[in-house]
Amino acid sequence: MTTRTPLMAGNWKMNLNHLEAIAHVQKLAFALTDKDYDAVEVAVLPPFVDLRSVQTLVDGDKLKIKYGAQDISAHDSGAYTGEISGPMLSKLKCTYVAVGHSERRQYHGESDEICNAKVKAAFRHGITPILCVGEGLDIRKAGEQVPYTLSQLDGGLEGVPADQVESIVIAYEPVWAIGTGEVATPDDAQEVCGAIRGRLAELYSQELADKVRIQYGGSVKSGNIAAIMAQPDVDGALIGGAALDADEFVKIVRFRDQ
Ligand SMILES: O=C(CO)COP(=O)(O)O
Repeated sequence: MTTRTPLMAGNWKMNLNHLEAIAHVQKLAFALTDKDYDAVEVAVLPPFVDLRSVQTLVDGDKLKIKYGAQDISAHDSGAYTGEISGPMLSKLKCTYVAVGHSERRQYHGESDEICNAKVKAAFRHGITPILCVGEGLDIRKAGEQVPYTLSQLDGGLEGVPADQVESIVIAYEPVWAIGTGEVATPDDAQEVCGAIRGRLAELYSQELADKVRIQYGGSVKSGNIAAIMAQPDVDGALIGGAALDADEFVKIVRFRDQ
């Protein structure tokens, strides 16, 4: 059996300017110990404008915390006003980039095709995509969460070779649980995360599927993380609101103590 190191990633969304980012990462650096980093991979996804400050801190103090961006352009350079490219993010030594977060899909019209191009752009530049998938409330009420989420997965991975997919991270984030305080039950999370792993086995192989980390996201807090992490196919969390509180984020990283 493959052991997958859990990945706890804080998606800061559009919060914390670069000075606040420095203060926040310093707090995390002060609190987290080698024991934490041995058990869990810890990452933050700040806004683009914070990345240089975070990189300077991480590099300068040799911190074990990883960082990445919340989005990436499908294009590598050129006339794409407002976009940030893979080469720019890899120059800043980003380890991760979120692709297809539901807020990007909803407010910026990102289709599965666009997400697929972004996944490919990330891999082209040595950045690990965290591909976000998950259903809205209407789909959940209709009981269609598994086929809906798997079709987003299929679309996002179209044409991506196995040697890349084995390092991808998939984040299952049911839209109705994001920022609402309404966390999915551990069984809800397991149902879809298990189905995602099954689909990866079908598309690629069981061996590959066993390597891929699948996160849950949506109203994760220190009080609910342990039960979610106890599910066999949940390998970490993508944390929004609770990641903005350094103490709370550290407690989530230490989910085994909760
Ligand atoms: O969207 C999320 C992380 O990407 C989840 O956000 P919350 O943890 O605030 O619900």
